[in-house]
Amino acid sequence: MLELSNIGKHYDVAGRRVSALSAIDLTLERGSFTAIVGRSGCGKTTLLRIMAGLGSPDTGEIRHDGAAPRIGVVFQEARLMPWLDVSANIAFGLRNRLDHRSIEERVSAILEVTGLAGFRRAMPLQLSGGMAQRVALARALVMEPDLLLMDEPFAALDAFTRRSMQNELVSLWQARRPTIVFVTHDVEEAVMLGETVIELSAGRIVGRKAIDIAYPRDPTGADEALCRRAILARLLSPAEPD
Ligand SMILES: Nc1ncnc2c1ncn2[C@@H]1O[C@H](COP(=O)(O)OP(=O)(O)OP(=O)(O)O)[C@@H](O)[C@H]1O
Repeated sequence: MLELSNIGKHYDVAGRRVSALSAIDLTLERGSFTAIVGRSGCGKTTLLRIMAGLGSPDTGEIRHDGAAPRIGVVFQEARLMPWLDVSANIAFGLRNRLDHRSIEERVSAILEVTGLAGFRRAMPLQLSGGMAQRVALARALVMEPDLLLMDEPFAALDAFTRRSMQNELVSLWQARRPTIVFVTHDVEEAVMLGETVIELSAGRIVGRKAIDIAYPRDPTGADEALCRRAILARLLSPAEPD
């Protein structure tokens, strides 16, 4: 669906040239789930922003097959509009695109799928962090994106909520099959979610690992532990880029 070739990006910070991404080659198959993992500052957000069209690369090219994909983005913070209730937050992007009745139908369906049906009239300030993030996910999904870009969306959640959101995301993906790119600094999370894990270090891809483990995955499982170990070994002592 999307092919990035030789993507490079630098920033000028106080007269110093900071390289954020170098020679990134990445192909996203339609319907795939890709996790990108790396330590803070390795360029994950910069890469996601370029995929989303929110930033442009200095070098390289992005190609897509057929029509430009509809892109949805979920950030680390829910970024809800505090003066609108849950259902109006989710419906916001559909205004002026669909008639009232179609919007109602789509929003109701998404509220069910994301377990928010009982919260449609709640205001954002009344929601827990996990619930707010669920609304942010619903708001992206209601637009029926071909490509869902997620930038550490569960990083601020407690471990229990994070685990259930991970499982729900996998179920949603299996049911609807959007193409997902999920950025995280948490190797365990990357192995729980991705069909493929892309290892990013200092702006370069230093490894790509196919995770051949059936969903739902088990963080205490032996295969999962082996995958984590292999990824961590690469990230802690980056070898030559692949
Ligand atoms: N707008 C900007 N101006 C200047 N430098 C930037 C800007 N955005 C990012 N950088 C620099 O580019 C590099 C990559 O940053 P990026 O935010 O993409 O990393 P990250 O892996 O997403 O980090 P984190 O996990 O902490 O969000 C870092 O050195 C960062 O300081």
